[in-house]
Parts: sequence; C-alpha cells; structure tokens
Amino acid sequence: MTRRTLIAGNWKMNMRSASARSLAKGIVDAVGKSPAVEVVLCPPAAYLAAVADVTAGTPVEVGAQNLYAADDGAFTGELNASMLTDVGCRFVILGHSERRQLMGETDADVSKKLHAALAGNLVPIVCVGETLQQRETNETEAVVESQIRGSLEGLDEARAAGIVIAYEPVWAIGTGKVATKEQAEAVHAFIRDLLGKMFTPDVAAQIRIQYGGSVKPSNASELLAQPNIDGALVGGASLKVEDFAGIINS
Ligand SMILES: O=C(CO)COP(=O)(O)O
Repeated sequence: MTRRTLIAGNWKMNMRSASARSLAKGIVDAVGKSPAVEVVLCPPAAYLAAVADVTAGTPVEVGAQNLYAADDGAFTGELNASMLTDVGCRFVILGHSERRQLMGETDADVSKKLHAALAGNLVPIVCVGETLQQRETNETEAVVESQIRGSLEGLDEARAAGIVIAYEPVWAIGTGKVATKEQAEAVHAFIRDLLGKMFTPDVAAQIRIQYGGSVKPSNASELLAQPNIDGALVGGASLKVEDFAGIINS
C-alpha cells in the first residue's frame, strides 16, 4: 500500500493578509506543477480565502485549523465545514494539543468535529500526542490509544481510510526538541496497529499518519524515511518559504 506523503503547514495564529499571500505564493512557486508530495497550507481562518485565492489552480491545497460541528445557526464566532469548503478548504486540523490545552477540547468534541468534517467533504487531520510527564511515566501508548479511540468514536470503516492522523508529542511542539526517528516510528507503528484492530489492517494501511513537533529541513528526511511516517505537520518551520520548501523537498 503506497501512501502519498502529506506535508502540511500549520501557521497557527500568525501572519497578516500581505504576509499570508506572499508566503503562500512563495510556497506555490517552490512546489511547482507536479510535486512528489501533497502540500497543504493551514492559515488562520481570517486568511483562508486569501491563501485559497493564491493557491487556486496549483497543486497546493488549503486547510483550516478548526471547525464547529453544527449547521448554520446561532453560534457566534464559529465556522462550520460548509463555510470552510466554500472558501476553498479541503482539509481541517482537529484536536490540536493547543486547542485541547487552551480551549479545553475533549476527545468527544474532536469526534463530533470529525463527523462534521467528513459530512462536509473535508479531510480531517486528527492530532494526538502525549505530554512529557506522560512519556516519562510510560503512558504514551495508553494516552495515544485513548485519544484515538475517543476522537474516532463512531467512525465507520468505509470513511476511516480517508482520514489523517497527526502524532504530535506535546513536548516536541515549538520546543526544538524533536522526537528521534526511533521514538516517532515506534508510536506511529503502535497507532497503525491500533487502527488495524479498530478497523481492518487494510484500512489501517491506507491511513496516513503524520509526525509533528519541531520538524525542520535538517531532520525531516530521516523522519519521513520511517516506514510508518507518512508526512509532517509543521508549525514554526512552515512560516518561512525556505524552511517549508526544504521540508517538502527532503
Ligand atoms: O504543533 C505543530 C504543528 O501542528 C508543531 O509545531 P512546531 O513545528 O512549531 O514544533
């Protein structure tokens, strides 16, 4: 089973309209017409339309960083899947550790969002990962398993193959402390095995599992060479054309 490598840039809460457009343009130019990997830019919601305008007609795709799991209605400040596809999104990041920690998002919330994303034709990138304390007390597998089981609650086999999982150890996010390729591969293999039990080994073999946490041009190729690492979800290094292009080309 070949899984196409997926490199996504999570811009988090950064950029302004001019810098967002110029970053997107730089990446479009660096990626060219037929990149070997799939490339997704996830700007803040305020700049989704501007970035989608720049990437239109190119292989670079656009993703949102969150959604609200409801149809149109009285939900002040929120955006639903239909609005995201309407402004050009194909992907949506769900359950990022920053949202879990800062906004109190739970696995149950993530599961609702996952179903809303799929119903709205968005590809969900579901984030999971342990804290440093959990790693040090050997809880990594238990934490990741319960996040995946909870976040994927109610997902059927037919739709499971199309989702993306991002393993992002919390201690590696924005810290410069990247997981070693062995540490990352061990968790990715564990996740694939778990997905095989939850669905079928064939479905698990189709699900792309990205690694995230201090990915840079200098460490991307060894991570991406691991058999169960199918891409990267990049934060800081996605904010500079040179760094992000370096990861894409690694
Ligand atoms: O959280 C991340 C991507 O979603 C990773 O962030 P950094 O690449 O800045 O560590």
